[in-house]
Amino acid sequence: MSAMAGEEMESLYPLRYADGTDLDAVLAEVRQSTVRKANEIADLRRGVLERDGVQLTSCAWDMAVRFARGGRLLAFGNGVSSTDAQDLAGLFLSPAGDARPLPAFGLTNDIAVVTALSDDIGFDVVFARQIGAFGRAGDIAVGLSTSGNSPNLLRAFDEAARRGLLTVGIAGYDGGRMAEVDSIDYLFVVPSASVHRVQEAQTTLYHALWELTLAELPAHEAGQSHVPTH
Ligand SMILES: O=C(CO)[C@@H](O)[C@H](O)[C@H](O)[C@H](O)COP(=O)(O)O
Repeated sequence: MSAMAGEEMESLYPLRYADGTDLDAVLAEVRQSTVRKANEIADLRRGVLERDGVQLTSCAWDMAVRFARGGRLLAFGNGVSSTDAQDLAGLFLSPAGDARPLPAFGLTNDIAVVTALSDDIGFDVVFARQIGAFGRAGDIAVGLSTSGNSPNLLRAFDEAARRGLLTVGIAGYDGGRMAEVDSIDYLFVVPSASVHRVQEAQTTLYHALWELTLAELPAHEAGQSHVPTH
């Protein structure tokens, strides 16, 4: 990830760059910066929903079909996206309230496996190898990335597609390399160059995917599966 320009850093963290002489001005800047960021993320979420709402529903339909037939969800990503992948898996597996649990796990959950694969073979295979071991046709692979360029995600999508898993990508910026490969069945891109906004919108996106999938599931389990007409 490239180093941030001074101006960008200052606008992100105005308190850190304040010289302490004019508290009111600093607080006003903090307020404006917070409002700016809140507006930016609201616009981004709205834009993604308008552009990808239909595709999200189709993806949820496909995921519900897999879960209804005994499929499981494997989620993966690097850095913050690894914690999002774990959060996404946790959302399906142990949701709050009355929502039903579905089989899902994060491929960074087991640090012994992650470090052994990285140490013995290389970081590029850390997800692909696990998909090779766990993934079955009919499972669902969900990879999250901010840049869309992480080699270990691209390898994982290749492996998952080869094994017949449903593949779902969530990326930022312009989708990066993830937008160029044909191993991803559904790709959702949050079109922003701000890492923070991308990650916030991605969280909303996968929560929506979870809700839509749960809503679709009963019809598939009752054998009333229908192709979406939207
Ligand atoms: O974005 C942050 C912090 O907000 C980083 O931790 C970030 O997740 C890491 O640099 C990742 O390695 C970037 O990978 P990716 O999301 O571009 O696939």
